[in-house]
Amino acid sequence: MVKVAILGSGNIGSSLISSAISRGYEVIGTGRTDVTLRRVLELGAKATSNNQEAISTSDLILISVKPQHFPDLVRGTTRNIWRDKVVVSVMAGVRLETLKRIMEGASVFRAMPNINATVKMSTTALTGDGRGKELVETFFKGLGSTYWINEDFMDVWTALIGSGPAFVSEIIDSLVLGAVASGMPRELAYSAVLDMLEGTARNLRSHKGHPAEVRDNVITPAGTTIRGLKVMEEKGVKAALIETVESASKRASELGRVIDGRIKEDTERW
Ligand SMILES: NC(=O)C1=CN([C@@H]2O[C@H](COP(=O)(O)OP(=O)(O)OC[C@H]3O[C@@H](n4cnc5c(N)ncnc54)[C@H](O)[C@@H]3O)[C@@H](O)[C@H]2O)C=CC1
Ligand SMILES: O=C(O)[C@@H]1CCC=N1
Repeated sequence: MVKVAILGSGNIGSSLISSAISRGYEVIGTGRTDVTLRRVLELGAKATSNNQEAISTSDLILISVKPQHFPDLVRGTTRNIWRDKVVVSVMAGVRLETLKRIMEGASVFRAMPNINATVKMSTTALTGDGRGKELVETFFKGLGSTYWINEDFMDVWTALIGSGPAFVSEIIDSLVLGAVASGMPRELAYSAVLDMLEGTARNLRSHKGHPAEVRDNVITPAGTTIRGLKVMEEKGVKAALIETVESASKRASELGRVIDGRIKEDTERW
């Protein structure tokens, strides 16, 4: 049985733990507080605050702490502990080059899932190469779909797909509020809008052409849709969404540079 360590059992770490447990992996989750460790135990995994112990007893190591907490995590481990392990980071921005600087002798990958892993519908990007590639792919396939991508696209993937569920949730909330403002009960609007979203995704996928074609099929001359679209245009919704993804992507790159600098300083003293 593959032994998996999840270092950092927060929002995404908990989803990784649940999925791994449900598929029969032996899992140890780490955390810094009693509340986190209790939650890990409730999910059916072993729990420890000692990352070094979790790494040493596992074959596949997943790093799911915030990028800013990664240098601290590294400081709490010894250089040799990473050797021969298969390591996957799900941290935004942190580059393979940075990870390899610390993890001599390890086979290192990056993955960028999203919170839809909670319902086994993550869309996960994977990058990296070498020993353990199949193990990594099998693990993330259990959370939804996987795409092997060039690391150059990882930051924009993080913005579009990693952060995406937050952006889409915000848009859905706004649409629901629009219906509430027009007198519809909130619960009815929310349930209906989720159905509409699932239907639109399926429709767009089956249509195969450009989404603007589906949009044009909805518009009736002098009807309701064109009135709504005109407001979207006036308020700059499209430009705002383009900038949303660009800005989030730039932040991922920025995080990568900052963490690389901190890790470089640390490795000199390590
Ligand atoms: N939340 C999301 O939807 C996604 C998050 N990510 C990435 O996953 C990582 C975690 O994000 P979240 O789960 O949202 O954050 P979170 O804050 O919910 O979880 C991080 C956990 O790590 C723990 N932690 C911090 N330092 C630690 C240490 N030295 N040892 C053990 N545990 C430690 C924290 O106490 C916390 O429980 C980030 O790097 C983020 O970029 C990636 C894809 C999606
Ligand atoms: O907000 C963040 O930085 C992380 C990366 C993708 C989703 N959450």
